[in-house]
Amino acid sequence: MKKQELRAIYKQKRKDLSVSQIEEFQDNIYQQIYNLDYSGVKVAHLFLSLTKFKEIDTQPIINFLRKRNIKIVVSKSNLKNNTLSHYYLEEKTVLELNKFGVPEPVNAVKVDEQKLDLIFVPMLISDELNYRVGYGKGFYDRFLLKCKEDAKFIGLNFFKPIYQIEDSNDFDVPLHQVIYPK
Ligand SMILES: Nc1nc2c(c(=O)[nH]1)N(C=O)[C@@H](CNc1ccc(C(=O)N[C@@H](CCC(=O)O)C(=O)O)cc1)CN2
Ligand SMILES: Nc1ncnc2c1ncn2[C@@H]1O[C@H](COP(=O)(O)OP(=O)(O)OP(=O)(O)O)[C@@H](O)[C@H]1O
Repeated sequence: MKKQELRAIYKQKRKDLSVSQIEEFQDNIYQQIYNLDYSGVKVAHLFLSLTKFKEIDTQPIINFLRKRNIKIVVSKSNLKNNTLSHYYLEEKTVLELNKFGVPEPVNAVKVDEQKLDLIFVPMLISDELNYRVGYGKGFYDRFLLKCKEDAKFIGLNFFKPIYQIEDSNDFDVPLHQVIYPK
């Protein structure tokens, strides 16, 4: 199947999840994240959840990483050119919802992509080669390109990867790992 069709299907599949299914899936994903190897990870990038699309709640992950003294970085979207800029998320950082409904930092210290050791990536679905489909604006493809060579990209999803996204292209950056409920 192609990206456009997959986007519609997996958006709907997420909408159809019940609160208790989401809780069960999230707990399973959190356990897998708590068991990852964090040696060498000083700075981790996370997305702040878009609740209208029932994305995984990343707050427990943020709390876990903070306890391990890993710095947290989150992004602001530039809606004119579909790019992201990145900022440290501290306890005191004020957040504001952007036009999409994504929480963004208001007054925070900017961080260069090259500082990021680990990046958790949102998605609608991925395939067995770890290519992903997002909301279709290319924000993450543009972002991941700028990260250092040994940075690790980990996708988070409620759904098991499909066999193949037919129309993956040269802009698509494959992930190193995808975590889904197992
Ligand atoms: N939590 C989170 N933050 C993120 C992303 C994400 O997937 N999740 N993004 C990942 O790249 C970027 C934001 N991308 C987005 C792209 C489209 C829509 C959205 O609401 N689209 C509408 C159509 C709106 C329009 O076309 O103007 C829709 O799909 O109904 C939201 C976020 C950056 N931040
Ligand atoms: N590095 C890039 N430079 C220029 N255009 C790009 C780049 N990466 C992606 N694009 C373009 O952005 C558009 C959206 O890409 P794609 O369909 O892969 O989005 P997506 O990965 O589903 O979305 P997102 O990353 O926002 O979650 C496509 O037209 C693609 O060609």
